[in-house]
Amino acid sequence: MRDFSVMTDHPILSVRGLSIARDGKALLGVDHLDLDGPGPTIILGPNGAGKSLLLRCLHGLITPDRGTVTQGGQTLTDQVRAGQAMVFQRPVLLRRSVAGNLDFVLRRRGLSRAARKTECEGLLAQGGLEDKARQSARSLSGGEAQRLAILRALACKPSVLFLDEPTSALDPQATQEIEQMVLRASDQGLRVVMVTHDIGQARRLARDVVMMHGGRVVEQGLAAQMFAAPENGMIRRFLSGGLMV
Ligand SMILES: Nc1ncnc2c1ncn2[C@@H]1O[C@H](COP(=O)(O)OP(=O)(O)OP(=O)(O)O)[C@@H](O)[C@H]1O
Repeated sequence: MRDFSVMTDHPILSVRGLSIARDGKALLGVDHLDLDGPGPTIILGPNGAGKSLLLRCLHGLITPDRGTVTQGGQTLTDQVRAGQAMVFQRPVLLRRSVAGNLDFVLRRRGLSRAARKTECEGLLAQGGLEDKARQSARSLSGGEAQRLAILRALACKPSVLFLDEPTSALDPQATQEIEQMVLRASDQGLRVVMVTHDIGQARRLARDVVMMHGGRVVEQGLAAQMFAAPENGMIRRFLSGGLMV
């Protein structure tokens, strides 16, 4: 796995002067944001805060009206983006077996049949899906499908993994399984950037937090500090269970 923090002096991800507007309304305005350190970074905020828009810009899925995103100092060329993977709120899976979904990605990496088999088995074990290998991916439960979506992202061997509210439709047990996968991947050196509006989840996962509201970053910092002593009054209310409107 490539580690951009070691390879370059640049932050892993940098945003400068980013803005998106639609129909005359500003949706996103992020002047200056650097994501550094090992992560996981949690992008936290209420509905409509601009979290998903920011994540999509970081992954190059949306071209902003203005501004730049760089990874390790490089603009988001196809080659740089090939080192990123993204998992969405609703898992996007192919009409194939569970193993077939993984094999599709492993083939694109040009691995031999034997290497693909070994890697596929390792991934299935990592996601607790060993006994589902031959089952149709479309017949998985919501939690299993999301675990497979994450395994497929991991099969790309990315250096950065973006997750957009991957557990918002899942029950506590399935959520816990996904969170464990995310933490394991992060511990193994993968740079994780994840969107959630669930403060409990942010507390469980985050090393650092980007707090958003109204399309803007209202606070950024280490999770331990931010949760202990948020500078912003609105965030204090949000973290203590109040509504952030
Ligand atoms: N293509 C679009 N056209 C117009 N408005 C959009 C578009 N995409 C997003 N928006 C608006 O931008 C704002 C931010 O959306 P975004 O999806 O980033 O919010 P979010 O913080 O991820 O919220 P949620 O937690 O509800 O997913 C919202 O008001 C949304 O309606």
